[in-house]
Amino acid sequence: MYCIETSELSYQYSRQGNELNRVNLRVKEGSIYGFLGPNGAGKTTTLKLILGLLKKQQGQIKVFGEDFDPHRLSVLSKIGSLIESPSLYSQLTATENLSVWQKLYSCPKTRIQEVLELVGLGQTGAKKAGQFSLGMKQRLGIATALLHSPSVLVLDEPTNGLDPSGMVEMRELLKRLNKEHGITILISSHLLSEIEKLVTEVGIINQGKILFEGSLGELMQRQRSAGGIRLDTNNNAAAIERLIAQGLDARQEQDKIVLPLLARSEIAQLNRELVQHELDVYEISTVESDLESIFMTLTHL
Ligand SMILES: Nc1ncnc2c1ncn2[C@@H]1O[C@H](COP(=O)(O)OP(=O)(O)OP(=O)(O)O)[C@@H](O)[C@H]1O
Repeated sequence: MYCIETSELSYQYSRQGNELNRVNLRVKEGSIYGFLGPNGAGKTTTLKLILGLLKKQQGQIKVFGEDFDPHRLSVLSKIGSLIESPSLYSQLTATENLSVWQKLYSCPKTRIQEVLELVGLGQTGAKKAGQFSLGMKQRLGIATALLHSPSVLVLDEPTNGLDPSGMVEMRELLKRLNKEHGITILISSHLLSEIEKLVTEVGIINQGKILFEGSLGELMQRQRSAGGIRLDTNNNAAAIERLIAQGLDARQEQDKIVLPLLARSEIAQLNRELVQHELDVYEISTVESDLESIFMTLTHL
């Protein structure tokens, strides 16, 4: 069963708009799902619809197999969320902030210390939330989202604005919540590099449309096939002619020749071919396209 599933979810803020266009998301139970897209792609709109913060217009949303509309309370009891920045009382301590929510959720008082320990804020004592670093504020926001012991966390760009060490702490925390506490995580980001080390599944959205959904492994497979060979000789125009005559898809890119990825034996053969035709080979290298460039290609950035 999918923990969160949207089918053909469309949304427009105004008559002319088409902010979401038939979005199908499938978040597997137990996964960490990275929801990626550039600014304005439609990530926050999708997450707000899943959480019932925006009224659904078209399509279906299911959480643990239940429709949101008739099962609102049951669905919300299973989800914890952090959308945009956490709403905290800056004059209150972490414990005082959490006790406001603990009363609202009517969960046991002991849960406050539990969630503070979980997010690594167990020792903040009398320090007021207003004096917390951004990373600590985000973690306090996550502690609030965890108070009612949800099975899934929906987080909208929680690493936004964090410094590298804040990002590492956030990643470690989310991995721990997933591995040790079995919490499924749906996390959005506009930077693949920020969440590449964290997620197991990826959905890529641009201009309201899903461009890719699959495992990180499948995305990496695309990355490998998008890699290639770079070549430089004393006469690249003649070399390209020779390679095309051999059936290879060679082309000039800046002042080098590029080819699709080849096996090692094919690279050796290609080298022999050029040398036998009196072309001097200065460079043969493998170009690995990184995940970020796949993301950029998919979203045409
Ligand atoms: N309240 C609103 N009224 C009108 N248009 C909106 C509103 N909120 C968002 N939009 C528009 O909807 C589109 C999707 O915005 P959304 O915030 O969902 O994108 P996002 O992927 O979360 O981007 P970001 O990373 O910048 O938050 C954008 O074109 C945005 O301008």
